[in-house]
Amino acid sequence: MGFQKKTGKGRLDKYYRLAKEKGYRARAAFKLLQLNKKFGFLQNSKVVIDLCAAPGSWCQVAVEAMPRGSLIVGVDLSPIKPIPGVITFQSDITTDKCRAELRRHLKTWKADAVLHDGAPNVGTAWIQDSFNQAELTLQSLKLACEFLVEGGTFCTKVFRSAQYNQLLWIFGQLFDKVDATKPPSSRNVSAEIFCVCRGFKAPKHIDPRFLDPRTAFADLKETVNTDEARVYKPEQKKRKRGGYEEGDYTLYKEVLASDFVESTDPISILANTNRLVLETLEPSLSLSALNKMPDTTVEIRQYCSDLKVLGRSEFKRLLKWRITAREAFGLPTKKTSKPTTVEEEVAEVESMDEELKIQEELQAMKDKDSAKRKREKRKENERKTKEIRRLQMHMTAPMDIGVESASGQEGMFQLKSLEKDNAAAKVAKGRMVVVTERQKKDQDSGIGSSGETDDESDDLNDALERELDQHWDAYQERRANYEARLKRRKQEEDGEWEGVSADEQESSDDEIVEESDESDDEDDEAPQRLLTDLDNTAKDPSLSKRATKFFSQDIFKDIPGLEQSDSESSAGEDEKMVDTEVTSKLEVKSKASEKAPKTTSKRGARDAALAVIGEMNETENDNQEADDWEDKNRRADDKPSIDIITAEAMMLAHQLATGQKTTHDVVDENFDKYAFRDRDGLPDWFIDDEGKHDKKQKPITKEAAQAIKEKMRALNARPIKKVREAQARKKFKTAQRLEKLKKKSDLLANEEGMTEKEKAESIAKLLGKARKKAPKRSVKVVVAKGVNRGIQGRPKGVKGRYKIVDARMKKEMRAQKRIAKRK
Ligand SMILES: C[S@@+](CC[C@H](N)C(=O)[O-])C[C@H]1O[C@@H](n2cnc3c(N)ncnc32)[C@H](O)[C@@H]1O
Repeated sequence: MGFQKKTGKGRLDKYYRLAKEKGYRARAAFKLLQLNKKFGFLQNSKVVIDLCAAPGSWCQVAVEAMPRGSLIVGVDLSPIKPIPGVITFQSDITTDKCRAELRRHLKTWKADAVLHDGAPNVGTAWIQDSFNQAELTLQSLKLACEFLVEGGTFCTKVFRSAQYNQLLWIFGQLFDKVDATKPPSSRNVSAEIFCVCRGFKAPKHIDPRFLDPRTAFADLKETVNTDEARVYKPEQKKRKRGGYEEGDYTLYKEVLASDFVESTDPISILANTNRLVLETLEPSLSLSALNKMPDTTVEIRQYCSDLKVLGRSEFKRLLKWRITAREAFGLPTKKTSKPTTVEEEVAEVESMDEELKIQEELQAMKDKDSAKRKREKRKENERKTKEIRRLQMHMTAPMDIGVESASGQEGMFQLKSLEKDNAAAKVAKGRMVVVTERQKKDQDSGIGSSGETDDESDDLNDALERELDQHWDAYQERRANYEARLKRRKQEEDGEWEGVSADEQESSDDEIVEESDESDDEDDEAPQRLLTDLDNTAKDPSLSKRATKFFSQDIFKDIPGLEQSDSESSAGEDEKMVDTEVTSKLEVKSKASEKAPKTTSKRGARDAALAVIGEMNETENDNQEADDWEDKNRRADDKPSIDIITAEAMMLAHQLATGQKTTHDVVDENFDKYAFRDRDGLPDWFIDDEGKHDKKQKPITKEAAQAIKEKMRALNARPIKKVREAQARKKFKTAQRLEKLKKKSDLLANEEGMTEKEKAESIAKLLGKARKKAPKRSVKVVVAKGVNRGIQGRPKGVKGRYKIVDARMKKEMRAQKRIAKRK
């Protein structure tokens, strides 16, 4: 499962799909997201340069992560489709033109971060590629040095190539802290890693050799390009980056085979020559001797004819042939070696051979070893990925995974936590609480055998707690969404009430005054919100809007003299409330009624009923968040918005309104064995779950359930606010047009120079014109592909209004829609 294919569908992994889903242009976006999650350099940045930015996913991430109004400049060889809030241009980052353009965009500002994810588009040998990559990195570092502010961050891609250590060393000279990391979204098969260099030292003078690839990677070039390397490792052919040798500007070289045999540096000849000549026009003694040698086989002749195509074994055979020839010519070889200078030279070749053999063997062993380690690492990664996936699918508990992956580094890169910073904070908080409590418990009880077992079980518990906390967060998130939907509905409902009559307006003004009086007295009372609101509604003799609406439901229809009975019972009710002082809420309520006995006593019971219903609703919602939400979501007139949304609350309201129950009964009923449960120290998710069951389940009447159903149906049937607004706008415009028309026809009617017939005709004409609907102007959509790709201005053959779209835009819009739908 963790295995990543290098080609084909294997490349379209989960990050690819996630990028599509989230509307990022490339899966690379997750690399920056994960790096930023770990090092947090974007949040505080106001100016960022993105080098090699196409197609632009890093820019998209930067826009999301950076504060609003930040300056983001992206540059690439390829064009970048526009991204809102990002300046992009096309240029080669290794050129002065690019530097000048960056300077123009940044003006006098300095960048807080420079990002570089460049990859040269070279498809030759890997060694060559990696070398270019390192050069590109050095080039981006050069730009970073020019544009970074002191203390700034440089985030760059590097390859684990031969130049890697040099690059790290250079980074270390210029930055306070250098971290090399491979984010999980970077494919295992890729040799790329990312260096996040923080705290730019901004030295006044930087030795140019630091940033010049020729000096920065100088020694490496030499080792790779030696003649020995070219002969013994011909598969690693290198371009001659330094250009032609001084005074030698030819590409094709021929050397006499006799010179090769006689030479003391045969390796150099083999490395730098195209052909060994065995036959010349001018007669040569040594050449004819060589040709006559039995060892000069057809194969050897073929080898000599084109040295550039030879492999290691062919070179070796040529070297052997040379030794045989030297023996035949009586020239010194290793076998006949004596301590003479010439012999030494010959012996050197042989020793090179042996040394090379040893080196090869060593290299082979090393390769084998590293391949084994890689295999093991890959297996381990696969195993971890598998376990994490199983955990995500709730197929296993987190303790099955190594502690490291459950709580360590990898946790940093979890996508879920990426999306929800808040959630992460909660998890962290939860973890701290759990640890403290367990420690306490351990101290108190002294339970636990050996320290080792304790540690293990702690880790397991920790992991379990974390998982539970995660579930809890997910649940809270769902709940928040639900509440947000509810809130929207409520706001719409309140919006509808905005158009109240003048009378209502007056009464509501009164309410505000009365409310402010009360609130002075009861500033510190927590439940005041609910009671104040309901008191307010009660002080209007013609009932508040919400109460009117509530009591106008079918369920209350058959109750004769509702007002009367309410007022009668309420007086007694209020007195009782004052006497008993059951709860602080009711106390507040009763105080309020004492203050204004005349106005409030009539509707005391109903107010109390609504207050309790409000509480019921709260209990139903069953958490503190609902309270907070209510605090935040007060109506325009600063009253909390309370609504009956459960069948239970509806039933209670009905019972209270019809006098079947008094507020006392309701309060009394709530004092039961569940009321005084000790919930201290219990985790939130547990309390939340318990909350559903640790109360008396009250029977719900058919009528109450029906009333709630009706209420919801009515709520759903209403058009949304936007539609209502559009309808109102249309109405208003029509009225305006009508007014205009009226004025014009009046003018025509009063026109003196016209006959009655002419007037009638003109007015009819006016009316006819007004009746005509303006034709809808259609917009032609042109996709910017094929001949239309990259055109400026109107596409050929298109008349009228047009809009150019591109495939990318289309995809992005689809992705946006998908995301919106999911929310
Ligand atoms: C891996 S992509 C970058 C992806 C990008 N970070 C994103 O998130 O969409 C590498 C880019 O480097 C660009 N590149 C390579 N050499 C360059 C150069 N010399 N100047 C500018 N861009 C270069 C390539 O055109 C390519 O688009």
